[in-house]
Amino acid sequence: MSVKPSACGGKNRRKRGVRCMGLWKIIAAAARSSPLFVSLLMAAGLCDLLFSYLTSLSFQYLLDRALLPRSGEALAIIVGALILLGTLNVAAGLAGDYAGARLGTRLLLDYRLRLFKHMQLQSKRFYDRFGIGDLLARYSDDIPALQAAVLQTFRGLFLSAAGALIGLSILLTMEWRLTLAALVGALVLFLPYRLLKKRSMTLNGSYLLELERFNGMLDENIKAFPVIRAFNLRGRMLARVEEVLGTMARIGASRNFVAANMTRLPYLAMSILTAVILAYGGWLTFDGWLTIGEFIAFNSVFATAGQSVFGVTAALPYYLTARTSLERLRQALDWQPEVDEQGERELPPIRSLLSLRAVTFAYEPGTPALKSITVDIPLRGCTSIVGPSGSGKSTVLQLLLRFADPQDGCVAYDGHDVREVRYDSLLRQTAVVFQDSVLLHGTIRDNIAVGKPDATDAEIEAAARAAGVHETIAGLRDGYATIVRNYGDNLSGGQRQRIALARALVREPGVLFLDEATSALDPDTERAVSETILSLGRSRPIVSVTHRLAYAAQSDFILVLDRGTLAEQGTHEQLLAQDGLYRRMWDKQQGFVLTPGGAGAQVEPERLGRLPFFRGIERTALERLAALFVAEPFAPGATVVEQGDSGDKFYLIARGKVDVFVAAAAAGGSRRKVATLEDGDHFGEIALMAHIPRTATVVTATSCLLLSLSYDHFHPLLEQYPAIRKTLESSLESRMRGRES
Ligand SMILES: Nc1ncnc2c1ncn2[C@@H]1O[C@H](COP(=O)(O)OP(=O)(O)OP(=O)(O)O)[C@@H](O)[C@H]1O
Repeated sequence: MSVKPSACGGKNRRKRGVRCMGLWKIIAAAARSSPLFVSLLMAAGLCDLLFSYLTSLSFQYLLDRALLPRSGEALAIIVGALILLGTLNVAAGLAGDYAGARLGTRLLLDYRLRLFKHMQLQSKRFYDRFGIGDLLARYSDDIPALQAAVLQTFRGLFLSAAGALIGLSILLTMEWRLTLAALVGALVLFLPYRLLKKRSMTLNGSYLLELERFNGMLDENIKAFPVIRAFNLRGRMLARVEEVLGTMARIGASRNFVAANMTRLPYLAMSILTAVILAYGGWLTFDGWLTIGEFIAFNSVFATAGQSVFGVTAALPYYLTARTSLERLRQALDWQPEVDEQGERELPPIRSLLSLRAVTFAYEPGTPALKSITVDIPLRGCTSIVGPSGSGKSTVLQLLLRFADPQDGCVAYDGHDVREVRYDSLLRQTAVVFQDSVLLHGTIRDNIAVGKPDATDAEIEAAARAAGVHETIAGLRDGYATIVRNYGDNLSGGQRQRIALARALVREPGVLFLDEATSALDPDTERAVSETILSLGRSRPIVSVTHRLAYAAQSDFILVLDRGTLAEQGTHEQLLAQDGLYRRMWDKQQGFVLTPGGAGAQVEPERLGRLPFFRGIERTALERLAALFVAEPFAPGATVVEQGDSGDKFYLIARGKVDVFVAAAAAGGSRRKVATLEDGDHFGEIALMAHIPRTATVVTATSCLLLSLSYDHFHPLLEQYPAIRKTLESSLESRMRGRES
């Protein structure tokens, strides 16, 4: 079948994303989008302001027109007017409260939705940068801080500023000398804000960083609960949480105190100012420049105007908090999505070929995971992508699924550049099963229907049958209505993977991708699920990333990657015959005999004989050696050996994957991952010769079955077979020399 040559036409396209506005633009946008609520809010505030001033001014009339002339009629009019206006003011206040509540919740809703939509456009790099703790803090603290600042603007700042201006105008008409004195004094009210602004912003930022750390720890404690229990890490976790909460409490107390100072200290200035106004006003009254009523009214209006100025100063801390929060929201909202979903053409039904054309892709600038790689993946039966750890297998899959786009080159389906077609039309024709399938909260039926929301019961059942899980589901008390809890924790690993497979199959994808879909399962379950998958390959193309070559060997076509390039390709037999990387990987994984269920394993003597430091050792010695190995299962995240500890065991990885870390030279420096080892690899052989400190820390990345040989078991054998000592010493010596050079 001829296929259109792929045209890499989707480069340099405009990136899409949500850009974050400045604070004043946000306030203006809120006013534009909710004019009714903003008007109501401000009108209610204005009513309150007018009522306060009218009440203050009423003292002049009360004294000069009612009390001093003893006029009952005037008194009744003034009191009646005040009651009427007070009632109207309460009604306006209620309307304002309602408008404020609606405006506030709308702002929260808008910004939370906006951030959520933005997150949905993102790829892994975004989630690597912003952990769950960071994002939660943005939802729970930063967005409400913005909301508070916007509400404060309409409810406090504008009205207070207006109130202060109205007050000053009234005061000017009453007594200009006193007003000028008050105006000069009012400037002092802003002094605390000027002095404390910087400190307040620093404290806000530090507090939110600690909050992020705390949220992250909560997340870790929930997700890693079994590991924390099993390894008795509760004390350590508690100490870390105590430390963070303690820091948060310290910073929080300073932050709140500084914020309180900014509103409290203006009171001191206000008290002094009031005393000056009283003394100066009293002197003006003694001299006959003011009547007693005017003097009382002036003071009352002055107090109201003072409250308005307070309103302005009280709003300022909200802006400081909001500025810090806005900066943090900006970091997330201005993050450009890596994948531009603007393609407009529908992807025609996938038929025959997936290709990567001169693709270069780097997670970190300067360290490409794929280097100008060109690969054709025929859509026939099962294709496996294999290669050493870190060779770029999963990255190829990520690009095929468009979790990211390459920096150079293009990815094409039947010649159609994926950037040129509608993203949803690509997703509709593909399905994927990952290593640790996460199921969603809901019934098993719901979980399978995730792949095709309008699937009928018959389609759901057919998919479950194809995935080999129908009988299991039917055997559950609630069948397909069984609730899946906690991402699938109430199901076995095999059941979860099969349900995930059914979820993928129900959409009848044009191509089914598998990313190490069976490697976390125990050997028996892995074999069974792999058989199901291989049989599915007869009816639909499957592209599978795996490091387990026993599975890859059964596929129709194999691509071998090495350090981001395509090293070899062909069938299992062809690749073995090539005697290259695939052959070496194959040999490495051979020679382990797993017990049923996978809890135990043995290594075959021939396999030991292929290790560089046991090469050439006689068969009987290898047999004795093989019998000394002990199977040790490890949970994910367990430390197998710690750098600096005295070594006493050599390890062979029968199944699983471990990460090797080396601590940075500087004291207290963080550790650096230097390698990943997997099935068939070994580590710690120096411990067989001497108890010297370990040169690295080894931590399990998945559940692992390791075979260990201890120094104490090994040494008696050396007495019997001195040739082993010689071989081992010379092999290790040459290795150490290799390391030094
Ligand atoms: N999110 C990431 N950020 C930075 N580097 C990454 C990221 N994911 C992968 N890499 C790096 O890209 C390279 C290729 O990784 P990839 O996961 O594709 O390899 P792989 O062959 O699938 O390895 P494995 O079998 O261990 O999963 C590795 O060097 C890896 O460290």
